[in-house]
Amino acid sequence: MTNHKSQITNYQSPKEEPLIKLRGISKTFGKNKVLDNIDLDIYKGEAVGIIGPSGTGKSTILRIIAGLLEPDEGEIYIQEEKRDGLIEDANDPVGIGMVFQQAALFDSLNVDENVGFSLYQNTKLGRSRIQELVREKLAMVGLSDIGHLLPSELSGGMKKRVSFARAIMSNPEKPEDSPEVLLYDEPTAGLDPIASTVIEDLIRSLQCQQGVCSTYCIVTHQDSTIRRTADRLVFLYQGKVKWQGKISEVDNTENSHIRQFMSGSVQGPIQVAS
Ligand SMILES: Nc1ncnc2c1ncn2[C@@H]1O[C@H](COP(=O)(O)OP(=O)(O)OP(=O)(O)O)[C@@H](O)[C@H]1O
Repeated sequence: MTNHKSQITNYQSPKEEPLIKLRGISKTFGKNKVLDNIDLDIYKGEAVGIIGPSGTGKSTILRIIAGLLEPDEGEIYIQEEKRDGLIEDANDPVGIGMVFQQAALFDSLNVDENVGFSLYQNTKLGRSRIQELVREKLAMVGLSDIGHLLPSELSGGMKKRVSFARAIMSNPEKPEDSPEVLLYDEPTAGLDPIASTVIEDLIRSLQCQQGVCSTYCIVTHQDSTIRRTADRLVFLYQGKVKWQGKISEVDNTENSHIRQFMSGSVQGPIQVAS
């Protein structure tokens, strides 16, 4: 499935076509080639974790999958359909939602208005109908009676949950656009261990709720989040996929990059920024 197969352990891809398929993706910023001919497959129902040292292009790859950034080279297929351009021009056969590292809420809007933002902007639905949908999504992320609060009145964990509710919001006038895939960029960054557990549980419970997203891709540095939310891991380093495998393989692999990364050792093939 990739031209770096020899480095990638015994990962066997399923026989069906991937829901999301990246082929030969490269991206350079200035002189910095961040992604170098990356192939990546994500299958329906999978929980894929993308890990790797800081600055190795994990968020960049999520933004490319989300259609927020165009690669310099390579192709993206969503359910076997090639995507052209960015998300606003593309007509992806499945909806893809993204939860950003910073909750990215509008400070001047209350929680209701933040979660319902796309419906207020893009539909003719009445305010009370939107509020009903917002309440439904907030309940799914374990929040209620906070619709009137401003983001500044919420804890970090609550802000993340509000951003999840916004990402899973769907337009009942266009059910085909409902997000089937969620992309999480460091959803537990900056949270204490207990708040992280709450978010990890929520990510798993959203995966299992019918009608929401059964497939997700998560970028994280946190060991607990890696272990609790990913079924399969993809390790990026220096623009390449250096390893991929099941979460159960991560502690037994002979791959020296993974061994160093998971142990946090400064000794090994990963160059440590001084
Ligand atoms: N819009 C941009 N313009 C210029 N450089 C960028 C841009 N976006 C990302 N980069 C650079 O690309 C590299 C990869 O960034 P990216 O955020 O994808 O890495 P990351 O693996 O997610 O890092 P971290 O783990 O620290 O969040 C970094 O060197 C970053 O500075």
